Amino acid sequence: MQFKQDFFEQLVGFYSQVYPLPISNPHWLGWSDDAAKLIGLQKPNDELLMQLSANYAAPGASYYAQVYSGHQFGGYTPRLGDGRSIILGEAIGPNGAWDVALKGGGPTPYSRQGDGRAVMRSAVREFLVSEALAALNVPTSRALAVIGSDLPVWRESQETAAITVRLAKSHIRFGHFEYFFHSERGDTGKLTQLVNFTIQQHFPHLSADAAGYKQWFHEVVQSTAKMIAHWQSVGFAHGVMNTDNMSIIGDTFDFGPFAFLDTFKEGFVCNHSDHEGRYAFGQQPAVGLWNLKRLAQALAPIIESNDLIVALNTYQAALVKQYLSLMRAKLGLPQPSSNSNILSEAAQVKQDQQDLHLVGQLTVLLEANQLDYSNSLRRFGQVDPNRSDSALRNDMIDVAGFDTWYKAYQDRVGEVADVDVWQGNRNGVNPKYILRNYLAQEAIIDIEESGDNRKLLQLQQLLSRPFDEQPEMEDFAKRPPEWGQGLIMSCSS
Ligand SMILES: Nc1ncnc2c1ncn2[C@@H]1O[C@H](COP(=O)(O)OP(=O)(O)OP(=O)(O)O)[C@@H](O)[C@H]1O
Ligand SMILES: [Mg+2]
Repeated sequence: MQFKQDFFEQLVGFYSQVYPLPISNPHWLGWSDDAAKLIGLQKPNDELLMQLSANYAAPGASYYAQVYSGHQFGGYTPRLGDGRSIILGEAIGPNGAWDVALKGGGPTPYSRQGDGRAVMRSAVREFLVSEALAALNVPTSRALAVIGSDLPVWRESQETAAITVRLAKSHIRFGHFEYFFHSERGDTGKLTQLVNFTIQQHFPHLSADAAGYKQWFHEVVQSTAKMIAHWQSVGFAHGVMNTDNMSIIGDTFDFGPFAFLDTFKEGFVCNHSDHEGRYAFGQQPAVGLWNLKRLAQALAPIIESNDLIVALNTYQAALVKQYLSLMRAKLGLPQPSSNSNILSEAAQVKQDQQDLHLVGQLTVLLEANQLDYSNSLRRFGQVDPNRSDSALRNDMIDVAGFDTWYKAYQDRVGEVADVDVWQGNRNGVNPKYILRNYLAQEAIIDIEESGDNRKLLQLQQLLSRPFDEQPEMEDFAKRPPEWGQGLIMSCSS
């Protein structure tokens, strides 16, 4: 790995230097070739294992933990910071640099009561989902590897520690800006420095002046909206949308009790500690805006309030636009650009409303009929919109309700010229395989019980091609068995 150290060198006072502590008997549990390519690595080797398990120093690494704060479940915590993630620096890759972080690398000045470690089950889940989301084209941080150990750590019971090697284009969170606004109140200098750095590193097309700041915040609103639209389209529930887990570049970040929907449920809550359902699946779009408002507050000393509000007001439309684009592709509804007659603005608005309603009615049907979200969308690869019977109809209990919906759907899709091509396009955007919680759980149990990581590797391989039929893996597309339905994860990780 070849590092540069821009954050470390330019933002003194925004982090603490801290060395990771080794984990004993380190071994690769998982490695992502795709992530490795991003930073110019090929295959894993022993030396790298020793470096990434903190047993040897990595040449060129700086080792630091960043300071940030954030709103957690609606309340402000004045100081959080990387309590268990230690950054080595920005590894230079063929298409840009990626922060390399050892999540679970040991205590830092921000660990508070924590031990600085991650347990194997949570490290494995973060590894798997980072790479699975990337394969689904959802903007996300990545995972180079997950490293197991025999170091005991204590949660509800004794477990073993592991490290996820996270790659992120940025580790800057909304909470970084909140920290310098609330906790170091009045330090507009540091806030400005952080904004300038963020723009220079991640929004290089913008200038570090008033006009640039205004456009920058607008782009943060847009990318956050797009990220959440992606989540809603693939049925991903993040689980802990605290502002310290919102990346400033709109990548999905920090994987704890996340889950993909099995049975569609708008109010689905995947986080055991989320008693009020604050981060329920259907709440995510609203929470995204709430979080952006907290960011806007923190930026008010350097960006005009009116400009912040104007940008915030673009959130909903941006989210709907992205969501509609993704869902139209999934359902085979014509995209605006492919209409032979370009619609007037008013007609397009009406069309968007109708399409959104059509999509919403489908999810209502899925929920009422207790159907699996991903498998139901995958069915569109078997639907022939020219015919009145459909594969999806047979899954429904409320067939009459479905028929009403399907009629409206057929009217909207119109006559399909080449059904094979049309169905192929649906299969290209509706995954056959997703990281269902119970599948991750099975892989984790094997490692826990006998150190056997073959299921993990199999799952990783499978999810790297989520849209492809993989006939020998058919079982992995099934709905969860009874024990695996509605598995809810705790925050203790
Ligand atoms: N075992 C732990 N030891 C020390 N600090 C911890 C531990 N677990 C969580 N924290 C800290 O608690 C805060 C909130 O935790 P949260 O679960 O959002 O983040 P995380 O999963 O640890 O890390 P990240 O956001 O970097 O992915 C963060 O400051 C985090 O570093
Ligand atoms: Mg976090």
